[in-house]
This record gives sequence, structure tokens and C-alpha cells, in this order.
Amino acid sequence: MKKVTSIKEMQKIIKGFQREGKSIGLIPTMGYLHEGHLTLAKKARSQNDIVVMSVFVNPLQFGENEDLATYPRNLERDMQLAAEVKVDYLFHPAAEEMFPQKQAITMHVEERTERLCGASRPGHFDGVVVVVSKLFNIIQPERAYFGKKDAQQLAVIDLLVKNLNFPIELIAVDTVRESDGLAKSSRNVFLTEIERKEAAVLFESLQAAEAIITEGEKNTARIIDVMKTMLHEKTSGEVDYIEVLSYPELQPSDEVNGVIIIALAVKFTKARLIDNIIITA
Ligand SMILES: Nc1ncnc2c1ncn2[C@@H]1O[C@H](COP(=O)(O)OP(=O)(O)OP(=O)(O)O)[C@@H](O)[C@H]1O
Ligand SMILES: CC(C)(CO)[C@@H](O)C(=O)[O-]
Ligand code: BAL
Repeated sequence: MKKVTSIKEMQKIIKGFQREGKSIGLIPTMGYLHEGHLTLAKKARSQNDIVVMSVFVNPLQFGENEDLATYPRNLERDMQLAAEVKVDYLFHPAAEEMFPQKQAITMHVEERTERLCGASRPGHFDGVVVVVSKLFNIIQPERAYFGKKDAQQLAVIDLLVKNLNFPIELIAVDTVRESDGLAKSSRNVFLTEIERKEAAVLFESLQAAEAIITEGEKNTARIIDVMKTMLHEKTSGEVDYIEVLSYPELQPSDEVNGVIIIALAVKFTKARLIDNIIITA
């Protein structure tokens, strides 16, 4: 596996593969790799001639009081793990390489961002679509791989691809979980021992919501109440949001019907965790 830090060099390499008619798969990440990222990479490996993984902690998608400075990083370990799943290129530009001057062009996503992380992290998805557009332009992949753990991100990038006509197939990959159900996330490393044990209730509350919907509950407020009670009883974390919305449109409704997302965000001492399930009600 080769590490590339220069955009120009990456573009030259990509051009060469395009001339040879090779298909390219891209896995955009912020690094500190875990089994979730590696599952995306394995899927990409099985579907493409060339696999590129980007590791870039994008400053544009962090709010002023968020964890940009402390976001976990370990490039040596990332390179080892990416090589093990046969990634061909690890694209790791410095922030100054991606954004050499103040970004003169901004993007704003009008739909699918009013709720969930779009509401609690204002400007987050505007920053995500800028960096993802840059990565799509540099790597020009045939396929790009994203995790369903970040389901709102997936819905927004789906809009990006359709609205800006990127000739890219989005591949959505199921959330990879720890044995107690906690979604794997780079930020899990910030949980205290007690918080880590409590954090299993995030997925348990999603499963409880699914169970009562399967038994016939349709009322959105009652579903949210059940989850809220469980989370209050079983964790010291502060609930940021619990929402039940249509997917991928992310619209609220008093009664659940059709394809829905049940999503939550919980703030622990040093980590804000998100999780969701997408089901048909
Ligand atoms: N548990 C997981 N299962 C499947 N995909 C995942 C999982 N965790 C992250 N991904 C996906 O990996 C890609 C890169 O995500 P990112 O580097 O932000 O990792 P992360 O673990 O989500 O970190 P964070 O702590 O920021 O939530 C995204 O498409 C994301 O949805
Ligand atoms: C897609 C992404 C790499 C853009 O910075 C990031 O939001 C992430 O890791 O999910
Ligand atoms: N995977 C989400 C990236 C972020 O939290 O900024």
C-alpha cells in the first residue's frame, strides 16, 4: 500500500488507472480505523480494481466548540490496518494541502439537514459536502463507500451526487457493532469504563423501539418516550436528540409509516455518540 499526501500526485496516479480502464473504489474516512471502516474497505476490495482510502480530519465540518483538536489520530496504525485489508492507496493530505487558503467557495445543503445532526451541529453537513466533493473530484471513483451509522450523512451525500451529477455509485454498508451492540466509532475511545458499559443502552433503546413498532405501536411520541425513559434510567449520558423520521427524506410525522429512521445522539463526558436503525413500519 502506498501513502499519498499530494493532490497532484494522487491525480496523476488516478489518470494512469483511468487510461488502463481500471475501476476505482473510494472509502472516505477521518482515520483512527476500526472494524467499521475495514468492512467498508473489504467491500470496496471485492468490487473494484483499485481501492483508495482517504484519511482526513476535515476542519470544515467541526463546529467551534467541537472536538477537532482532540479527534483521535494514529496514522501508523491506520496504514497497517488499511494494508491488511488490501487498500492500494491511502490518501492523507495535510489540511493546508486540501485548503491552502480560506475556502472561497462554500456549499449549503438545503434539504435533509434541518434535523438530527444537521440541527445540533449547524454547518456540519455544509462542511462535509465540500470535502466529499473535493475527494470525488480528486479520486473520481466509480463507487464510494459510506456507513449506515452516519445515515443522515448518507442521505445528504445521496443528494449531493444527484444534484451535482457525480457519476458515482454510492454503496451503503450496514453498521458494524461491538458484541453488546454499541456501534463501532472512533470516538468510543473517549468513553470512561463506566460510560462504555452504559453505552450499550443506545442500541438497546433502538431495538426496544423496533419491538414495540412490530407489536403495532404507531404513535411517534410514545415510541420516543419509551426510548427516553430507557436512556434516562440506564446512562449518565445526556440525550442530544431522539427522533423518528421518514428515510431518506428525514421528515417528521405523528404516526410511523413506511421506511423510517429511528436515530439518537447522546453526549457523554468526552464523546458525543450517534446511532440509528432504518426499518419499515
Ligand atoms: N460502526 C460502523 N459501521 C459501518 N460504517 C461505519 C462505522 N463507523 C463509521 N463508519 C463509516 O466510516 C466512514 C468514516 O467514518 P469516520 O471516520 O467518521 O468514523 P467514525 O467511527 O464514524 O468516527 P466518529 O467517531 O467520528 O463517529 C463513514 O462512512 C462512516 O459512516
Ligand atoms: C465522509 C467524511 C470522511 C467527510 O469528512 C466524514 O464525515 C466521515 O468520516 O464520515
Ligand atoms: N462520521 C462523522 C464525522 C463527524 O463526526 O464529524
